[in-house]
Amino acid sequence: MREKIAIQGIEGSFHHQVAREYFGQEVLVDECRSFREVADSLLANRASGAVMAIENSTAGTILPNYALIDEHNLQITGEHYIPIYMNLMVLPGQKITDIKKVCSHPMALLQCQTFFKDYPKMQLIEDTDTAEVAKRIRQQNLKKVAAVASKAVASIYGLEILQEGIQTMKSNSTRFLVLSSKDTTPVSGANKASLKLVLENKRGSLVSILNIMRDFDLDMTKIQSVPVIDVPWKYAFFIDVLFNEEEEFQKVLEVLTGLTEELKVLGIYKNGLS
Ligand SMILES: O=C(O)C(=O)C[C@]1(C(=O)O)C=C[C@@H](O)C=C1
Repeated sequence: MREKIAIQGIEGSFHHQVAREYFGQEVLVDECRSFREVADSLLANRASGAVMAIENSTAGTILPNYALIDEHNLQITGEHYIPIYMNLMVLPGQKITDIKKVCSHPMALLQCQTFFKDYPKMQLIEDTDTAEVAKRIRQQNLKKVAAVASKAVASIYGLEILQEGIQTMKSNSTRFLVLSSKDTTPVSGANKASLKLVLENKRGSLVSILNIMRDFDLDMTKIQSVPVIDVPWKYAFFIDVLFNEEEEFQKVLEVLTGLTEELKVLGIYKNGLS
C-alpha cells in the first residue's frame, strides 16, 4: 500500500506542493483543515508521515506548531524549503474594484500586508488554506471574493489572476518540516538536528550551552524561545544545529544533558538547504 502523508490544506495548497516534491508526484495525501488535525492524523495512523510549515521568511515562525510537535512527541525526519509567490485571484470577469473580501490562510495574508495597504476597503479574512478558498469561490460561484494562492491553484480551480506576486518580499520562502509519529530508522547522511532545551533560570545558563555548541563546532541555524505554558514567564529553547559527524554530535548531547533541566531531540535529519 502506498504511504499517505498528512498535509494542512487541499490539492494545490503549498503543503500539497511540498508533499509532492518531497515524497513524489503521486503521493497520497490526507487533507487536514488545521495543523492540529495534521498531528491527529499521524497519531491515529491515518498517515505515515506529515508535512507541517514551521516558518516563513517574511511572516515569521508558526509558534503553535512547535508546541504541537513537542506535545505529541512527533519526530522530525526531514525539512523542505520552497519559494512562495502569492497571487490575487477571482472568478473570471471580476475586476479588482469588485473585490469586497479576500480570504486566505493567515500566514498567506501576513505575507501580503504591504499590497493590501493600497486596498483598505478589501476585508481580509483568515481561512483554512489558500487552495480551499479558490475551490469554494469556483464551486459556489462567489463574486466579489478573492483568494490569495499560488498560480497552480488558479489553474486547478479555474480562477483568473488579477495581480501576480503580491507577497511583500520578492524572495519569500517557507520552511516545512517532515514529521513522523514513530521512532524512525536513522536518516542516512543526516547533518542537522532540532533540539528542545529547558534551562534553569540562572545567570549564564543559555550562554554556557551556546559556548559548548561553539566548542564542538556546531553551526546553530535557529534559536526560538517558546513559552512553557504551565510556568508563566519560563521559556523552552528550540534550537536547530548543523553538525559534521553524528558521533561527535552524540557527545555534545551527553555534555548538554548535565546542563539542562530537559533536553529532547526532536529529530536528526538532512539539511534541506544544502
Ligand atoms: O494555505 C496553504 O496553501 C498552506 O500550505 C499553508 C501555508 C502556511 O502554513 O504557512 C504554507 C505556505 C505559505 O507560507 C502560506 C501558507
